[in-house]
Amino acid sequence: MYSQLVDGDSDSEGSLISDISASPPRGRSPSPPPPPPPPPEHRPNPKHTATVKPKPPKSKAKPKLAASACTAAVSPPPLPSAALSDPHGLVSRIAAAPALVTATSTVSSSSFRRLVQSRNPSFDPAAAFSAPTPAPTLAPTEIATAATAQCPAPDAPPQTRPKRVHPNSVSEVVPPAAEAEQPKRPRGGAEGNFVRLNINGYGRRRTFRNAQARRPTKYRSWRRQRHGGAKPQGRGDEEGDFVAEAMIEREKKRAGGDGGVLEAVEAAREDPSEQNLENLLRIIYGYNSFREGQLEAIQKVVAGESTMLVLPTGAGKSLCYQVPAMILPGLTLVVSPLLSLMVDQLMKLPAFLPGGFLASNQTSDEFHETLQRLRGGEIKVLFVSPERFLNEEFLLIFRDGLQISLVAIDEAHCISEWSHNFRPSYLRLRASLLRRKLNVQSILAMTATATTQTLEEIVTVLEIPSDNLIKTSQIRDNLQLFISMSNNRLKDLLLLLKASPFVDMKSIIVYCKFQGETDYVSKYLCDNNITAKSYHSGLLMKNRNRVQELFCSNKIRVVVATVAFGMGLDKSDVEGVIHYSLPESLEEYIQETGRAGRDGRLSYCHLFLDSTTFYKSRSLLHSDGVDEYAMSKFLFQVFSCENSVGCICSLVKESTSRKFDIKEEVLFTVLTQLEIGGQQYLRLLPQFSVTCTLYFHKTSPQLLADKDVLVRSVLDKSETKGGHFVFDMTKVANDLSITVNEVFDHLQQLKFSGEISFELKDPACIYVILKKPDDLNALSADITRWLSEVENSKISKLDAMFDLANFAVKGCQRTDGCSGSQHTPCIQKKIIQYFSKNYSTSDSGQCTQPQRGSPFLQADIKVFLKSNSFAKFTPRAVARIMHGISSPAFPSATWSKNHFWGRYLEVDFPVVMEAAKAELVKLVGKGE
Ligand SMILES: Nc1ncnc2c1ncn2[C@@H]1O[C@H](COP(=O)(O)OP(=O)(O)OP(=O)(O)O)[C@@H](O)[C@H]1O
Repeated sequence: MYSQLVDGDSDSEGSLISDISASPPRGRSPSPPPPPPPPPEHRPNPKHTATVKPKPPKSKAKPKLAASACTAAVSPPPLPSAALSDPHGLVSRIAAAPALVTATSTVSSSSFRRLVQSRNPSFDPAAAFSAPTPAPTLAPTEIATAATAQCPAPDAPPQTRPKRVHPNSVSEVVPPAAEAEQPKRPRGGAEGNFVRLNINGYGRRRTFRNAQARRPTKYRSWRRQRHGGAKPQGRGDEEGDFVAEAMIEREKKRAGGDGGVLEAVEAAREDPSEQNLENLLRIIYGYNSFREGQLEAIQKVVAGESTMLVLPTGAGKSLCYQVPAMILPGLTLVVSPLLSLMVDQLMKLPAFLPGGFLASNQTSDEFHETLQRLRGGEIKVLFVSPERFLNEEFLLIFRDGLQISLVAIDEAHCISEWSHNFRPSYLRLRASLLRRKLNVQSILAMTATATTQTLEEIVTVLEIPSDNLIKTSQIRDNLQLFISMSNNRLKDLLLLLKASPFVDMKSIIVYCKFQGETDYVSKYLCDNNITAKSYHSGLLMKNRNRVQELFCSNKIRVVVATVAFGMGLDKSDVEGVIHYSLPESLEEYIQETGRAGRDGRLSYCHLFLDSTTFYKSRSLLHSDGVDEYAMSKFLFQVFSCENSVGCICSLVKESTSRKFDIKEEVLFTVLTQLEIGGQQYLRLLPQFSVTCTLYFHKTSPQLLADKDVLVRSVLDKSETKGGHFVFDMTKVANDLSITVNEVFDHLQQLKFSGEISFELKDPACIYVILKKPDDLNALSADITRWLSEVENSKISKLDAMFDLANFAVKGCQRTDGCSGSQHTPCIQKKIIQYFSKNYSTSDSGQCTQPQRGSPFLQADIKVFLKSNSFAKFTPRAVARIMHGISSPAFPSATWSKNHFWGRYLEVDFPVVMEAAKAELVKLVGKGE
């Protein structure tokens, strides 16, 4: 079928498969290839929409006055002595907070509950977690089962292993802006905290000190006077305490029956030998043996050694931090790039490993609730986003003696700008910061996809000894890899899905590049009697969760998705992955094909190659670039704050982005670089909306200002617009030497007393300047060069992917076992070369580079500039329009109507830029 479809080669893949792979086949014989039908006339919609990154979830609950608001000077009480100090207390703590406590602790946050419910509407967390109902055995695993029974793990031994469930993550690339920690303030009552644990008598609410809190300010002394120096009172909750106590009692009883676990943990702690660890593995997970790399990684981590772990997708990296988390005395902090991934991993924690998470969509109550449990020693594994490390309040928790035994960094390749998925927030995860601020003992970095260059960077910034690199092959041998050229992908996709082996598969993912593509491809499949749904980050979260749930429960066969559906997805029986569009890198290809065959059985991956998608993707990679001129203007604004050093500054993301024609994510990347590059010029604070409009309701503004120092400052710093007061939150914060959060907390209090209401707009990056650069021009040249290197690295990754695919369809001599469009041997060989730095695109001699020029380019640019003389262009802006790339100052909504939009997509971007520069210089010379 493959060969007929694509290359006209009639080899049967059935025989090939058994020759090539030792993996168990899926037990179906390939059907004879049907004759190819005549190609239908189909024109896909040319207006593909580029993937839109998701917005952070909006909370609907109303805020309420926080007891802790503006009380940052109050120190938290000392930790209970039992908590975390005694390594031998671990087992008793595990016993005190086992099964249901795990579930309760993880689900006591309503945001988590919402997430779980949105994934599985039939899941009733209240029923599952609200305790003193007669306890079924192994409650948490059953809870997990109830939540996620759709995705069983077939490789688990049926008898010994409790039936665990994989909720399957919905993953998406969340832009820094979306993931960044927007402070969430208290809202509503305690609805979210339906079970409040009070283990160790530590259930009282308390606030945090923060860096600012220790400084006496006019604002704080005023607050103290007003409150008579009293500390805020904690909130008792007898009902919650009662429930918690009942649960603990029940769990103690249950723990008595599970003594084997405690003994196994104790034995492994005393002697982490292979035998003891395997025993633990059997008892906790029901697995008989460790997979390659797992035991070695666990032993190193348990010995307190920082370790770099590179295992293929689905190889079981999570287990390598879970087992040490049971054994090590302190907390295990897991840094994860996506909220959905965190939730999935949290739900997959074994019953005896209590966990929690801190995420940007939590309310202040939920955040503080998790902190309480953390301080009470009730959490052994805490999942956090990298953005959390911007939050001083979070970092301060660990100054109070809370011991972190291990920081596990999932998807660690995001640290490296040379990786396919660089995340600026990951830049903050440096060993120096982790050790200095969090007193971390050891670090475990995990990834499935890292080139030698990426690995070198990760081990350097995390200070991992070179001996502690554990790396197995990054390819899985149970995947059959096919590549074919396609001039009509829609037709070819349908043919593929209707032929063996895909026709018999229950679960298939089709990956597309653009959101619009996923919609029309899935519609086309449905029109042709294939149950398919699209999935991309432009869909509402509830719709995305619904699609994932239907897919996991095998109610739909095919999901047509963008890259948003992938990372961490652990549905074990996905049998086929089809790339409708070329992935942006070999890393992405491996991640996405890695969704298939996670049960170890033979699975099939097919990639359609078409050069149009390649050019479009390559062109889009130029959308992050910045000119040195724009960079120096931007840096000038960054450091233009009046009071300079020490003052809180803000940059409104949208307007700044438009002004300098630099994408918001890139602005954030540059600011992060200014913080953690060689010289620390600034310190980033959590992002916040800074423009506040204030409405007075009871007391007149002046009278209230006489009583309230913050209102006085607001009036000083406000402009009046339509009778209302509009001010910049950072100006008031600077005036009173407090944080923006404290300004917000105080306004909330006034709001709940009925005095005022207010609205916030203009999300902004907030930072404190620590040092002004001596030479702004040199700095902007450095940063521009760095950004351009990152851009080039991405382009070479795409080129490598294209080169590999192109080689397979045009250059492969089919001598190594490749046949028809089945290219497993040659693809695997190239992937190994790629990850070991021996890759060269010239190997194939087939790489199609974009054109180096066009006879009409210069003339067209001239016409374009003349006919749009009202706008101010840079060479980059002109080149983007010629390539059809939207940018903040020249959005597609306006410019795609232009005659020249995307006309020179196939000409190399730098060539177009040079031509534009030449024309712009001529225009300037003529004074036009
Ligand atoms: N030793 C083992 N024996 C059997 N199954 C295992 C073992 N270790 C892990 N697994 C199972 O393998 C599956 C994949 O594990 P996990 O999700 O940790 O993979 P991963 O390496 O993180 O993959 P990815 O990088 O794709 O997210 C899980 O269902 C897990 O329970």
